[in-house]
Parts: sequence; structure tokens; C-alpha cells
Amino acid sequence: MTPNEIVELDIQKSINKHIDDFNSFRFNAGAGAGKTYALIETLKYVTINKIAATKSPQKVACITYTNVAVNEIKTRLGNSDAVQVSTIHERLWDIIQRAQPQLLICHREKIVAVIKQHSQKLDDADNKKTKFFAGLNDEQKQIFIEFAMQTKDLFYQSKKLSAKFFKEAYTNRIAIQKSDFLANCIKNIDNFKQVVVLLYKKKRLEDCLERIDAGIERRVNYDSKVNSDRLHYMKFSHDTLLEYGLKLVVTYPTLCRIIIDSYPYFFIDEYQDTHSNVVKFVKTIHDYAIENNKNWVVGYFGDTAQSIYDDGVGRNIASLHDRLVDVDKILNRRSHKQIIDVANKIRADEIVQEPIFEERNNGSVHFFYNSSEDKLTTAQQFLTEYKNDLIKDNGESGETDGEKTKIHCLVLTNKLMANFNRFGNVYEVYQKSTIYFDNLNTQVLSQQLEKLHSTVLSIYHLVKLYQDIKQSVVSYYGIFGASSKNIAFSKASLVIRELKNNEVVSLKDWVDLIIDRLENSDAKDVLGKALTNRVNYEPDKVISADVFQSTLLDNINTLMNEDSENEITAKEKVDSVLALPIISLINWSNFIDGIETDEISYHTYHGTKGEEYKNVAIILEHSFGRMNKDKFKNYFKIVQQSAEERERLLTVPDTKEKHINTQNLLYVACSRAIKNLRVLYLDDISEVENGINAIFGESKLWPIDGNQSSV
Ligand SMILES: Nc1ncnc2c1ncn2[C@@H]1O[C@H](COP(=O)(O)OP(=O)(O)OP(=O)(O)O)[C@@H](O)[C@H]1O
Repeated sequence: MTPNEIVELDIQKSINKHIDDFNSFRFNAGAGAGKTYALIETLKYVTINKIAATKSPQKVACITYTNVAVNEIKTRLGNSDAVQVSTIHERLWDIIQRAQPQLLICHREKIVAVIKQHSQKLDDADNKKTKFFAGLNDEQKQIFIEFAMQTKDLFYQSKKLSAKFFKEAYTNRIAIQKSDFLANCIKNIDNFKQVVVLLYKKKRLEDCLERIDAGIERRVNYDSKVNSDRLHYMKFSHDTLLEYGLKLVVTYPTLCRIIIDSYPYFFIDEYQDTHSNVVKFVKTIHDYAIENNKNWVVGYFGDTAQSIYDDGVGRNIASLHDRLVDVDKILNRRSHKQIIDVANKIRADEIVQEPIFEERNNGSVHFFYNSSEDKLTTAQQFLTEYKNDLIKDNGESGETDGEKTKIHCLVLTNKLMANFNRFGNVYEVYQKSTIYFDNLNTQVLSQQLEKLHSTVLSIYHLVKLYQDIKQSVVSYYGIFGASSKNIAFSKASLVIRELKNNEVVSLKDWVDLIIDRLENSDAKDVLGKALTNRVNYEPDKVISADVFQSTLLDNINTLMNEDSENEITAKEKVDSVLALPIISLINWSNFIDGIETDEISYHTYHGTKGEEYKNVAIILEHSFGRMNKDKFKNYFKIVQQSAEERERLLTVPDTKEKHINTQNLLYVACSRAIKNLRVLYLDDISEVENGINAIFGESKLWPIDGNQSSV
């Protein structure tokens, strides 16, 4: 055993000792240090020595960031009943759902708070949209509210009409003609709709409150399948789950005791990207354990320099959760020295890694730049050259298997990544939707299904259903779910044949086929069950072809169009979704599922968290999309300053936050490489060359004349 291996073993022993002593800890180490590995070792240690040895019925909770990570840990850990690996949402719901009476109180309070928010908005004379309502006197408000309630059906029937037809639909009503002030209120359709929708929402919540108070509603549920709260249906979504969880443990200490008894060992992977409410939740339990002399341990595993999401705690963990023992490790298990040296320069903090083995010294890092206009073609040519060099090098050493020459290419923008992955058209259509640019990354491309926009999620499920039926790889249970037990085999096979044997080129073809079968098939009820199971439609939404069609089109319309959209443009946008080729949608859904099909795999920097690849290509630009103009240019500009000047510039909080975020992103990207890393900067670097060279050593214009560089 080498001295470094002994050091590494000692670190694991110290973690085990903290577990023996119930000392909660934070294992902070750089990329490739073996945090995930240590987490698995820790889980094994606890299972064998604490749970199995004492035949304890207690469980170990292991929380990870994505479903992909859950599966990875489960696979690496092997079958274990004692360890429950899950996302925080799954675990939290499992824990708190039993506290229904307390949840109900929490839910009631939330409803009251949201009603108050709606009322404040309606009373806000400074709000452009609602001020016409705020300006009415009490009597007029009452008349308007009554009018809105009486015309609810009309509103929903007319909602999607253009402003002109919408107004006509309303003004044809005698009630409006009679009243001057009502006619006045409907002058601006956009504002009118905004107020009416708020009134409806408020009313729905008030009705729900009454039902709760009358004891009619007694259960509240977490809905993991949709991405927004539906409080009046007694359902809430992801962020509210974290909010409720925290509120419950703070308000009801008994819940802390129950959690401590059920899960005496609690581990959190990638803590830097965990929501602050989760850390507060865990800290509340930890404090309770200390104050009540209970044996409980939480272990956080992560790296503050890899915090790349806005809602993650990042460096704030130290202030949010004190009384933790720090366990540090500076050895790197993943990469060759050349990669580690660059990564150390980027993170520029107290963690200066070194390779665990001295012989890990054959890596390569090359930085190139090219500022031609056609970035896509330049990047493709660059990758082809990289690939050829790898084949040449590996061929010479007699190693030609795929992984050795496979390149993982990291690009900044989703647009470029989508183009490379052949679903650029899908991304382009979603870009024109109502999803804010900042949210496209999560709501359209997240590998955590719960983060996708609800309609995007339905489209994803529709495409997966198509794929599964087309490929015939899924069982009846996989298609129809629990209801498959009660479905006649003949009907199930009929509906699958009907769906499989028709040509489908676009999403529209697929949707039309489903609609047609819901209308005409002898097994239409069975198809409804498949849609409920796979696309998560409520049973009443698949009761007939018409209802299914209007629900889907309504959803797509809401996804694509603002309320005020011109009717023709609105229809064009809905049609642009339906016209998407099914093959592009399959490429997109494969991306969501992390399925790789090409020799070169393309990812966004964000999407590679926790991964490692032998050969990495990074495509860099000044800007990170439109919203983060000059993100990297500004970063390298700061890097190239003297230490004093850098410190001065970073005293501005906004500059510091942006700088650290960029630094973390570049760190995550570069540290994915095991052996070879090539960076291509697709802009003019003359103003930031010194900053680049300070990190990467030197930068060269690509393509280089004469001999190509060796990998
Ligand atoms: N003790 C060990 N023995 C053998 N291999 C190890 C050990 N620790 C880590 N490794 C290997 O080193 C590599 C990096 O480890 P791991 O992925 O756990 O790092 P990490 O700290 O989680 O990285 P990142 O922060 O970048 O996600 C992996 O291939 C892992 O299997």
C-alpha cells in the first residue's frame, strides 16, 4: 500500500469513527476525490456494523440530487433493504405524509397566505394590470366580483379568443352594456383577464378553506407528477414540500423524534446544490438530537467549489448548519496530474489536490481559440481532429476500443448542445414558449423529471409511450400499470397493435392516432388507462377523444401563448409543437434519460455533474447565452488582474457572485477529464489571453499549421 493509500484509508476510518461516535460531519473534498465512493463505503459500513449487526429495524437515509444519481448509488451499493436511497422529495414525503393532521394545518396556513397575496395584488393601485380593479369603490368591486362569478363559463370558453372576439363575447352580454363601469373594466382585455383569473383563484382557495374548516377535506397530498401547486385540490408540489417539511419539524418536535428513531443515519450527497430549506430541516433534527441526548448522525458529502445552481446552499452551508465536524481530503482519484493542476488553478482555494498515484502523470491539456463566424462547423472540425488524434495515439499503442477514443464534448448553451444532439428544432420551439429563458434549462432539459414544465412532461411521456410501443420492449404492466390486472389480454393487445402499426412521423400524427383510437377503437377504455398510467392524465381527461384532445391542446396553448397572443400567431405556435418530428422528440427524450448513442457525446457543463470521462472537449465562449453576456470574458479579465486588484474587484457582491459561479462552472467542466482535455474558445481572446494563460499555460490559434499537437 502506498503512503497516499494509507492516508486515504485513514480518512475513511475517521468517517467511520464519527459515525461510531454520532458526530455529524461534512466531508468536503475537490472533484474526483472519491466523495461518491466514500459515501458508498460509508453506507456499507453503517449497514454491516450498525444495522445488520444489531438486527435493527431502523433505516439509513441517503439523499441524492437526481434520479440518475439515485440509480447510480443503488447499482454501486447492491441490493440493500437497510439503505433507502432517494431524492430529498421522495424521502421527505415518505416521512411527513403520516403526519396528516399537522400537514392539514400547514396546508391551511399556506392557503390563507396565498389568499392574502391575491387580495394584496387585487388591492394594489400601483400594479399596472390590476389597478383598474383597485380603483373601484366597494360597491363596484362587489358588482364586478358577482359579474365575474356569473360569467365563469363564458370566460373559459372565450379565454383563448383574440382580444377583439373576446371583447365581443362579453359585450354582447346585456349586463355589461347596462353598466358603464363594467364596460370600462373590459377596455383592456389583458388586465381584465388578469383580475378575473385572480378572483377565480381566490374563490377556489376560499371554497377549499371552507371545506377544510367543515371537516370535508382531511387529507393533503404531495403531487410529484406536476410542477406547480394545486392547493385547492389539496395537492402541492416540490418547493412547497420542502417548505412544509421544514415547518413541520420546526413546529412539531415529535416529528424530529420520529425521524431520529426511524433514520438514525442520514447522508446527503452533493450538499452544495441542496436547497437551503433541506439544510434547515436537517439542522432542526440535529439540534433536537443534541438537546435531547439522542444518537443521530448526518453526513454531508460535497464540494462548495462545485455549486452551480442558484437554489443550492453552496458556501452558505457553514452558516446554515454549524456544529459539524469537517473531514477534508486533498487526494484525487480520478485524473492525471496535468488535469488536476489546471483544476487547482481554477478553484484557487485551500484545496490543492494531488494525484493519488505518482504515475498518473501522462495527461494532456490544450487550449485553442478560433473566432470564425460559423461556430458549429468550427467546433465539429475541431472535434473531428481531436478524434483522429486519439485514434492515432491509441492505435499506435495498440488500444483501439471505443471508450479510449470516445470524446465527451461539453458546450455552454443548451442551443448548441441540442443542435449537436439532433433535437435543435425541439429546443427552438420551446424557446418560443412562455417558459422564461432562465428556466428552459430546468423546465425543458432537466434529467429530473419533476423539474420539467408540466406540459413538457406530458409531451415527454407521450413520446416515451410511443417509443415503448414501437420497440415492443415493455410489458403490459409497463404500459397499463396496476390496472393491467383487470384488463383483458385481447383488448390490451388490440390497442397496442393499433398504435404500433400506423406510421407516425410527427407528434401530430401520434396525437391524432391516439385521438382516433380513443374515438373508434373497440378498446378505447383500455387506451384511456394507458394514458392515465403513462401520461399521468386524470381518468376524467381521457374519458373521450374530445376531452383528451381539448385538454392536451389547451395545455400546449397555455405553454406556448401568453393570454394576449394574437389568435393566428397563437395557433401557429401550437402547430409548431405538433409539427415536431417524432424522431427529434425521441432524441430529446433520450437526452433527458441520459441515453447516449453517438461516438461523441454532447452535454452542457451543468449536465455533467458527478460524471467522469477519459477524453473531454470543452467549447467555451465569451458569453453563456444571451442572458449571461461576457460571462467567461469577465471571469478571465478578473483572473488576469494582480491579487490586490482582484480582491478589490471582488468586494462588489454581484461581481463576486458571478465570478464564483463562473469559476465553479469551469471547475466542474475541466475536472470531468480523466486524461485528456482540449478546450476550444470560439471568440477573440486578445483581451483575456493573460487570464487564460494563467490557468491553462498557453493558448494557440486553431487550426494549427504544420504538425498537429499530440494528445
Ligand atoms: N478508495 C477508492 N478506491 C478505488 N477507486 C476509488 C476510490 N475512491 C474513488 N475511486 C474512484 O475514483 C473516481 C472518482 O471518485 P468519485 O466519483 O467518487 O469522486 P467525487 O469526489 O464524487 O467526484 P466529483 O466531485 O467530481 O463528482 C471514480 O472512478 C471512483 O470509482
